[in-house]
Amino acid sequence: MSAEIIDGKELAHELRISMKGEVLELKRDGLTPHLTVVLVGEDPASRSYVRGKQKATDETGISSDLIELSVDTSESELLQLIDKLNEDPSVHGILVQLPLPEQIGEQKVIESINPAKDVDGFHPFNIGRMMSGGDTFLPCTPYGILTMLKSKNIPIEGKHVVIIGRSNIVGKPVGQLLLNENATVTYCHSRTKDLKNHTTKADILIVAVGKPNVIKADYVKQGCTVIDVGVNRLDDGSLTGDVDFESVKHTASYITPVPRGVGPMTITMLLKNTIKAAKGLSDN
Ligand SMILES: Nc1nc(=O)c2c([nH]1)NC[C@@H]1CN(c3ccc(C(=O)N[C@@H](CCC(=O)O)C(=O)O)cc3)C=[N+]21
Repeated sequence: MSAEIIDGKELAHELRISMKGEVLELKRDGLTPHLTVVLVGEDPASRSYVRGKQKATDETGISSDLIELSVDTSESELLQLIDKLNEDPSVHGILVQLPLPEQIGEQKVIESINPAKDVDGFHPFNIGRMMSGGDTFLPCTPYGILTMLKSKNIPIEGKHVVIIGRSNIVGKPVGQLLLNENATVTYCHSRTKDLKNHTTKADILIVAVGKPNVIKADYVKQGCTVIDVGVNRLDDGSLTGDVDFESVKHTASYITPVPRGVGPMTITMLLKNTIKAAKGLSDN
């Protein structure tokens, strides 16, 4: 038996069509959602993601601009720019591409963004709101994963979700989001002992490690849903996930591929958050 593939690219496409309609209506009312992306330095991977984001905004009629700063930009220069964007009423969403050069404190930058424009959902205000279940910008990758699970009606309530990875942008928030959906959540990470003992108990396994092929079929329970968040660029230029797709697809019941899986959904949720920002985050 082979798992059903959750096609993130296809789902992203469907969602973008409906967002395009929504953007058109907002424009008729004189409101064009606008996203400003800030890119510091020349990292080729970052450049490629940023291009993907711009293509996506164009596709849905969201307006966007890219501010490119040199790799030696100081922290205070970047903070000044963010202040200016925070004050600019024509800018609804601000995304500062991560990682940043080492002279710039990432957390300081994240905390300087007006939470009402924080379409990445990385500001502590929005993280806190997510934890208490309030209206907020959900971080894009976790939000994309939740949307993929729901699109296939994969049950979450009462299910055992195992997450490998505890980053602030993927591992931690995806666990919180699925906890809000009444899952039982286990976090695994680099210091976890006997990883396999945990992963083989998962109904839903979320892998965000950043190393190719770390999860093989013997780490996965029969019928498990496997979500691969890995984006690993191989020497030949191709992109691969953290999961050994070819072996795991025979054990899992659902599996996400890389490319065409979580990545396109991440960008789609960014568009969704930008539209939400333009409409204004409610303050309850
Ligand atoms: N402030 C900030 N917000 C982010 O959301 C953010 C970030 N910084 N830094 C980097 C990571 C990574 N990320 C990806 C988004 C889309 C794809 C994606 O669409 N990938 C395509 C393939 C693209 C290709 O072939 O290059 C796919 O998986 O099918 C991948 C990775 C967002 N990130």
